[in-house]
Amino acid sequence: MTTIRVPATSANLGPGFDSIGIALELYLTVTIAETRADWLIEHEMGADVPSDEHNLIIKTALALIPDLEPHRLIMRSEIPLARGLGSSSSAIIAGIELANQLGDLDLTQYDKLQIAVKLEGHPDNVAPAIYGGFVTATYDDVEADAISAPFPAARALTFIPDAELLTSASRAILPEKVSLRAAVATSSAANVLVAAVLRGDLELAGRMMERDQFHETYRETLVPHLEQIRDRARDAGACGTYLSGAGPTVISMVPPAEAEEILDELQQLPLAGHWLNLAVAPAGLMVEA
Ligand SMILES: Nc1ncnc2c1ncn2[C@@H]1O[C@H](COP(=O)(O)OP(=O)(O)O)[C@@H](O)[C@H]1O
Ligand SMILES: N[C@@H](CCOP(=O)(O)O)C(=O)O
Repeated sequence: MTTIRVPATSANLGPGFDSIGIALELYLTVTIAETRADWLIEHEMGADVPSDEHNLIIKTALALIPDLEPHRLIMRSEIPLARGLGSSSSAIIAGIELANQLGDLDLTQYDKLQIAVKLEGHPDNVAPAIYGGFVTATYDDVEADAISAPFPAARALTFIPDAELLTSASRAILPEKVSLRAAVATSSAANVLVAAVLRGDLELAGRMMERDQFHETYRETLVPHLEQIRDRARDAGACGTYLSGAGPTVISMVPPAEAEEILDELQQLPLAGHWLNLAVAPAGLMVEA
């Protein structure tokens, strides 16, 4: 049986709003079983996640090939829903790959990115889910381009709140316009962040992660724990702390040797949620026969 495996993602990394993201070592897997009369996707993600053709994975596949032959699918996911760790982008990428496998479409990574970005609207979570590692990407409503590179040795200390926050709700709070001053400050920080990552300079990249004025400023009211974690993480020796994707998850990037000590310190914060100590996933979408 063929299994499709897609990593979680963490988009934005502070100033890289809608253009920078990383893949993380938490996975969605979808195994393609036998054909049947109607679509069935078996999973343990609760009643809110459809088990028929209304499931996002199958809907995505059917958007590519409307008469795709129904199958039984088995889905397992370590990616929490609506937490800013790319659950919807992983489902979209899995759906595109499902159509690719069943329909013999022979899609390239570039083709998959073009389809995914049209469905998701921005490339910073779908691109790392396809390519893995650290990804910079751009989309002008016509074409998306993305480039992937290795991320410096680091651990992503990840706080996942108990409460969900839908990406649509977290985007609705953003303004139509930002000032030129804020745009220059933020885009220049994003440029330095990219250069620092390419040079393997986690300390500088981390400092740049805290220089966003495109989205975190406006989302603060939805995620009051961001500042709390950032302050404590800074004191404990983290390189940088940012809102993962549209939130509410918050990630502190730390040197591997200090990860356990910093995590112990962060876990003292009285917050409703749990912590994970994650690695950046060097590979994106994979298919195992
Ligand atoms: N594996 C999945 N199967 C079906 N639907 C999914 C899956 N993962 C995510 N979704 C859908 O995507 C929604 C979350 O998307 P979104 O608000 O963009 O949050 P996230 O930051 O997790 O991507 C879920 O409420 C669900 O409707
Ligand atoms: N740039 C987007 C990223 C959304 O990522 P998600 O993982 O939360 O879906 C945004 O900040 O809205």
